Amino acid sequence: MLEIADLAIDYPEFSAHYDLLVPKGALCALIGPSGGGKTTLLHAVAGFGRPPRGTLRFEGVDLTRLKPAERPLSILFQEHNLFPHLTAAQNVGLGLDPGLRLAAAQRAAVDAALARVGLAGLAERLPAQLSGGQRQRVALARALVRNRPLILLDEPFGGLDPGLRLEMIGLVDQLRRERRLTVLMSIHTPEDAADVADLMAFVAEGKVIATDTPAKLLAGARHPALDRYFRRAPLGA
Ligand SMILES: Nc1ncnc2c1ncn2[C@@H]1O[C@H](COP(=O)(O)OP(=O)(O)OP(=O)(O)O)[C@@H](O)[C@H]1O
Repeated sequence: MLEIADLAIDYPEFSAHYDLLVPKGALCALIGPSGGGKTTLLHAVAGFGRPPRGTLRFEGVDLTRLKPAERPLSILFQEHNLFPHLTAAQNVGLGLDPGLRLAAAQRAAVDAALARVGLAGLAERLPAQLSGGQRQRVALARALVRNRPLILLDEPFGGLDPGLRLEMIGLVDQLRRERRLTVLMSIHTPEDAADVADLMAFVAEGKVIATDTPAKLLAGARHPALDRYFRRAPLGA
């Protein structure tokens, strides 16, 4: 379980206060308007930015006591996940050893992770020689070799065309089922996550305003901020 309770973060012009429970092995999609606080939440879990006040636990462990690198998680951003001067295999290998002094078993793990994300044969390519989708697959492979139980994804496939976005979200879903990963993923196209997410959390004005199954959240939940986001007529209008 990822447990976020009364988690407060204050910037000079933005205050956030989050409550969210994500069961182990669940995929939770964070949706909501730009500037609403999705990235701020992901960064707080990862340990970036201002230290928050409140409860932040994963599997009972207080994450606020751990440095970012010690936290049992991997994070993927929309871009700039890879070092441009390193090959796909080296970028994945960094997940195992920042010095890239890999033993044979570790090199085999890198190859296996690249194969699992559909990149067998492209191990020696540099990021610039890969498509955007392939680059995100490399970043996913690095998360796999790190073998951390919590994966944070910040709008990871936003730069890809709709078909590829769905394919990549499907891959994330398969991987989390295979490895029982807990996934927290921000997304600007809620319908893309509707079939795979167990939970959808609507984040706006620095708060988790509603959490439910995608079907219920997308169809039913009512709140002025949700109505604005989906451009629905407010209740009683
Ligand atoms: N390090 C920081 N210093 C000051 N303000 C910050 C910092 N990080 C985020 N903010 C502010 O927090 C607010 C929420 O931004 P955040 O990036 O979390 O929203 P978001 O929901 O992820 O938006 P988007 O969907 O556009 O990525 C914004 O007003 C932003 O300017």
